Amino acid sequence: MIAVDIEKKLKAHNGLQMLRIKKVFVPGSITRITGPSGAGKTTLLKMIAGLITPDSGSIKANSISWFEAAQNIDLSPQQRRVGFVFQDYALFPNMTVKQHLEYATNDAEWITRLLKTGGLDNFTGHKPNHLSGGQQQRLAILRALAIKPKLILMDEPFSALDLKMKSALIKDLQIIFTELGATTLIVSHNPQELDGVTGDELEIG
Ligand SMILES: Nc1ncnc2c1ncn2[C@@H]1O[C@H](COP(=O)(O)OP(=O)(O)OP(=O)(O)O)[C@@H](O)[C@H]1O
Repeated sequence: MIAVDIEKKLKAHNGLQMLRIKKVFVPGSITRITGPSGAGKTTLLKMIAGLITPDSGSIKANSISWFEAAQNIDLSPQQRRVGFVFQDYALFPNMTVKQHLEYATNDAEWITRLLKTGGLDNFTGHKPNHLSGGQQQRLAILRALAIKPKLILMDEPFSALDLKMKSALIKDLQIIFTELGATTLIVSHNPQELDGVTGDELEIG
């Protein structure tokens, strides 16, 4: 269970705006995070991952405090071991598809399974600039899953995929999420994006 109760002053171009989030994410659930541009969706994911520090409050994973402002507890992203899919992919330009996954895990069987899931099994030697936008996005998803995380944070993870590819991938990902026993948060602008996926919703802003 991930329990988030935090506040953060967002520095927007038109002044300060307070982001307040109080929400419990049930184990194994998939939550779609919605809200207008600039509401703080990416900032929320980054605070949960340990990449941005909230101003106050707490973030707890099961009984472990990841962040506790009052006690100065703030675990590093490495300690939190979250799978993160960045909106801009954040791939390594000099690494091949396979190296991206090998960097995260040495479980060869798992790597093979992920490459197949993402339809990248024929592109293992390609670097990002020799992949299409959709392939890059799938690689970003596979890399996040490589560490077998218990919490998966995805920022607009399907924006570059066509409808057919997206629904096939979502089906396969759901199986993987269940196997991992992972809790998943997905930022998505598109209300139809996760059609057919039973899940919770958190609206921000
Ligand atoms: N570390 C930070 N500290 C304070 N404010 C921040 C920080 N990072 C980003 N912001 C501000 O927070 C606001 C929300 O940004 P964020 O990217 O979280 O929005 P979003 O809801 O994900 O938007 P979009 O849908 O356009 O991606 C922006 O005005 C941004 O400038």
